[in-house]
Amino acid sequence: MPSIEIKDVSKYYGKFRALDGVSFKYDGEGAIGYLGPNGAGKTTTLKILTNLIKPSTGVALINGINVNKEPVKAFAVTGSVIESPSPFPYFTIMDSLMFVADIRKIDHREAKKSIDEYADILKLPPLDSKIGDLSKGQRQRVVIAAALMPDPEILLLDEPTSGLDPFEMKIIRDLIKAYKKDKLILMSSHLLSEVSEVCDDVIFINHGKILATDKVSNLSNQFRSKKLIAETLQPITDDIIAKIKKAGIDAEKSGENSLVISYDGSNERRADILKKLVDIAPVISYESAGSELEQAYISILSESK
Ligand SMILES: Nc1ncnc2c1ncn2[C@@H]1O[C@H](COP(=O)(O)OP(=O)(O)OP(=O)(O)O)[C@@H](O)[C@H]1O
Repeated sequence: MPSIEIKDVSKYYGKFRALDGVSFKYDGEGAIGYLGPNGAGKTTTLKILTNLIKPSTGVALINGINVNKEPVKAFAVTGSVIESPSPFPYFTIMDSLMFVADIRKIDHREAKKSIDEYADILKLPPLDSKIGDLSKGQRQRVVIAAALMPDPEILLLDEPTSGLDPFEMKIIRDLIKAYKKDKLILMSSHLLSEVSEVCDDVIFINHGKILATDKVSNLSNQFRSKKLIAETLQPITDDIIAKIKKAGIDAEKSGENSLVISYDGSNERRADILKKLVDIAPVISYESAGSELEQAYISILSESK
């Protein structure tokens, strides 16, 4: 079973402490979002997991292998995209991917098949294009193809969609969603919407410290919005407001046809309010005000300031 573990890791750059006693462990399949603002310590953690830098204290383990002591063994099961540089600018896409295949000791026939598959999934430009002529997003997609070619059990991605256009973001998010079905992925991001769309678990980090870890679904429940927005077919009159209040609903008019309702956040009460509302006025939409996860993020980050 694939596993990723960081055990009490601290990292100093000179006197500056970029990571402060970070620990987490995940095993099995799925995608873990490593979420934090700029400078939180995400890239530093991923670099430690790939042995690009050494921790000042603590250990990083991939499938139980200490990446610092047995880097080759850990590398064999890991694919990573970290601060993607521009590899081999004079190579064509095909040449650079075949070069990766050689390093990864992938048979050439297998490699060609896999390159064709990823070229299709990632919508790569013609494979005889020179890497140096590609846009940032095209290069990033080539680097992702290179990371996936050996079919690694563990995938470490540092802000994989950063700087990409919406079309490219969708390709990569869809690919991650498909890949996580039988693999373990740790991906950093500062985009809450991305983590909630793609990941099963989330780790919040800021100032080099883990602030919270949870299932994405639990966080949504924990920080469930206590406000609802209802839109009605006809304009909301004083008479309608009076009827709503009489029905025991704490509501305010927020627009010609919309209401903001305060409630205790429970599903039972939410259903009860809807039932009463439709008896009073035709409701055309009824939803939580604001993103629940966004509220979790803001609340967790503001506690860490
Ligand atoms: N080589 C280095 N020398 C000195 N300080 C560094 C070095 N690398 C990173 N830092 C500092 O360590 C802190 C954590 O950086 P890191 O790159 O891990 O953050 P991050 O969460 O990945 O941020 P971003 O989203 O901006 O990439 C930052 O304050 C950064 O300035």
